[in-house]
Amino acid sequence: MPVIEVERLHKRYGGKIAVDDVSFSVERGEIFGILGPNGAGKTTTVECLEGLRVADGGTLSVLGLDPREDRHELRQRVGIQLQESQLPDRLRVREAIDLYASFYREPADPEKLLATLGLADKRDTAYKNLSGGQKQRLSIALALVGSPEIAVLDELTTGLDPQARRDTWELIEAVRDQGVTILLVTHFMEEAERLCDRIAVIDSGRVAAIDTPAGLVGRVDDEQRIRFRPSAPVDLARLKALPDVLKVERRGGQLVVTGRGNALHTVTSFLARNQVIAGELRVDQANLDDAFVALTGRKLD
Ligand SMILES: Nc1ncnc2c1ncn2[C@@H]1O[C@H](COP(=O)(O)OP(=O)(O)OP(=O)(O)O)[C@@H](O)[C@H]1O
Repeated sequence: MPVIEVERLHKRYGGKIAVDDVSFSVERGEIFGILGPNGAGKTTTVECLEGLRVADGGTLSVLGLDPREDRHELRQRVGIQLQESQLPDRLRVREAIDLYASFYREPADPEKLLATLGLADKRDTAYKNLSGGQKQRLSIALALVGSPEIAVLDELTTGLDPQARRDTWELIEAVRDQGVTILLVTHFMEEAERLCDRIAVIDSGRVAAIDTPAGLVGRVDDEQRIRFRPSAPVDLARLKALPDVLKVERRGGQLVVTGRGNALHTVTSFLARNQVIAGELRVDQANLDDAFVALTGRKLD
């Protein structure tokens, strides 16, 4: 049974339609991504789910409850990541954890949480003296301190350097492995592709597609380009005649084979049979970026 169900959500601010028509459902234990450009309606959607905004149309259910009617109960069971800098500068890490833990019926063990988030040696550090990555980890810790069944993370790694971003991704996977369902709002393609089990691509207040990252990529043309420098002459006509090969071009000393399906396997096996080594082998394939452009007609960023 889904833990989150959104059906035909509609939300306006005055005359401005922020969310036109959005439906999706999230299964327990999933990392579900909401991916879309700035202004697509992502934050409005999750704020309606959190009971912070009232929808103008559609139905919402979180853990079988109504986000508006059962806000207090849901607050105990859904963790929400704070946007940055919403804590007092002088508050120490452990104090922040203890303060937030006091809001919940079943708080997590603070020391265990600090250890999981790699903040154990920062427990006495004031908020203002934390690095960007540490602040981010603290905001995730605060989203998890109530032992939630669902964690809503909005712009998880915005402003982090690549290493801190990768560390955060590993952390989120570990949290999911403990059984927490994660709703992740992002406009980073790489983040969505790496972390999410399924993604709803939202554009102009509507769902353009919902699928696994691989499923989204599979919707665009599955053509691949295989480039290599052959160590010996190759019979281009025979190469061209292989199954799944569409085109063969010579570019200087390189060959470029365009194919689909199992073309890579077919071409490399052919070369091996003919004792040809494929030097500088490179394969270009469609990725989530291409899928996004195909679905929405524009690039993200
Ligand atoms: N309080 C508000 N009053 C009026 N318009 C708003 C308000 N909040 C959001 N909007 C508008 O609604 C649309 C959707 O905004 P929303 O913040 O949900 O999008 P988003 O996808 O989360 O974008 P971002 O990534 O920039 O946060 C935008 O055009 C935004 O300008």
